[in-house]
Amino acid sequence: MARGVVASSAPVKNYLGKLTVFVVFACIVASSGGLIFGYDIGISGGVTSMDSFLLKFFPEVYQRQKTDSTTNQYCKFNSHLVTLFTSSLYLAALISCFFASTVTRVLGRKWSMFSGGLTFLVGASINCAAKDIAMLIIGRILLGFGVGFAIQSVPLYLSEMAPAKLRGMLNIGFQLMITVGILCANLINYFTAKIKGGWGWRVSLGLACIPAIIITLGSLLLPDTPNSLIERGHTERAKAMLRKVRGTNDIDAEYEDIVAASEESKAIKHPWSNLLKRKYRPQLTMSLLIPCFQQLTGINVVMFYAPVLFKTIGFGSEASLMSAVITGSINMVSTFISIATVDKVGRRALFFQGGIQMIICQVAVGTMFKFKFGTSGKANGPLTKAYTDWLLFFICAYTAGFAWSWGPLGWLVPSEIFPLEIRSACQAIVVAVNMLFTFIVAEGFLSWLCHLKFALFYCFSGILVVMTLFIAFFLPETKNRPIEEMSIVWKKHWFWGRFVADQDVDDEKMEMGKKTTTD
Ligand SMILES: OC[C@H]1O[C@](O)(CO)[C@@H](O)[C@@H]1O
Repeated sequence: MARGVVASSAPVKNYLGKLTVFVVFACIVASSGGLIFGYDIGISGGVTSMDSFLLKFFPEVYQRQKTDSTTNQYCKFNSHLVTLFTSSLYLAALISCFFASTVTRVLGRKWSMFSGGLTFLVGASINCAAKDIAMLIIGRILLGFGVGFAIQSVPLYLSEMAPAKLRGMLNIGFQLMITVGILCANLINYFTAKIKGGWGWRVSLGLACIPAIIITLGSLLLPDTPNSLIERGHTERAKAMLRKVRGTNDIDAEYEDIVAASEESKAIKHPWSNLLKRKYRPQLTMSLLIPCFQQLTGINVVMFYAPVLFKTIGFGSEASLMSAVITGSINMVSTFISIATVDKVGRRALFFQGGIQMIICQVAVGTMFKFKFGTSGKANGPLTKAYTDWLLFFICAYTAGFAWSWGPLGWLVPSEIFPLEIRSACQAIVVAVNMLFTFIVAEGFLSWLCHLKFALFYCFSGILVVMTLFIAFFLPETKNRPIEEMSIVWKKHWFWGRFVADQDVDDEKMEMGKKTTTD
């Protein structure tokens, strides 16, 4: 996906131009891209905890939940169809990412956003009108295609439209919009669950149409980016567009740079085989492991299934949905903390602090489940207020730890370590791996909980220990390092140094030298 283009720690030039209406418009459309992704994440857990929804689509899960008081609490929601409802979206998003990158390149960002928005709109409408499981799952798959296109094209569009000095903050900004989308979904579920007549879930699923309409119509009104026009050979139109977008006639410097960047990237003939070169071993490893680890923190257990999880341990419906609103709010607020601190304390410090906090919280949650439900899954007495307060506290502290570390850094760090030669290939891997593991966790969680019981939380904490050690030993600090200097960073590293030849570093230094003289 295109997120890598959004943020770069490379020094940014001060081109002339101001913040125009187009750019503000682009920001609104881009935010709806983050919102639709987040909205889907937050909405499914809430609706699957609503009785009317379960009764209509998953009656056997509803019966198990209501009538059988001896049933193992850990397995209350374990249903393949319930998980498929959540997970199908991410599989579809994974598949569509691959098509979306071609559409984005060949037809331009605008049509990619339009197709994403339209598919999403159709999916949301089908879900809202769903009569049976088939409609529900087809709707989710269409939403997934829409998400795949949106996460491919929207950040790219935004990064190309926004003035250079705003680009750096846009990467975390997109993650922030995801958290806003999750919170909106949590809040909407809380209120729609109260609608009498059992159709509140239709409102929850149908409201996804609002951000979808913004993207669909917005993309029709928005112009193509100058970069995309140049990429497709429309140079005069590109110049005119740049003048319009920047609100000045003095665009020559920026225009020349876009042309140079476009030629440089066209000259890259084999991004995938470049990736296999020995000197890119660190980047290849990071593009596979960082998104995989981000999902193996278990964050989506909370984001997808918080209401279900709270119901599992005996919270009432309203309390479960309110708890999701609380975790959603913590998630959003803590992302701001990341934005405020990431360039001061650095990436590694946030990874350590967040990682250790998450380990402690997962162990605490596992232990609390162990004492209350043991291995049988039967509660040994009523839930006390102190118990539920502590549980909520640990889940919130875990979410906060994620939201200022692995959440935004899981995208930011990959985006700042890939040189142009392998950037598109690496970013595609990052998105695909992220979607794949999102799918795996969504698909697996309810059944893992049923089989591993409280030990599931110990497993997540074990993985978190491995991840934190991985950061300690293998990820160098990238704060304030321009992309052009990255091979020096790897060369100096105790482990990765062996993969980077002195020649590679010299070449990079020469490139930088050339850039400084031309600048
Ligand atoms: O804010 C939490 C959300 O952030 C993501 O990791 C995406 O970066 C999602 O998978 C998760 O639901």
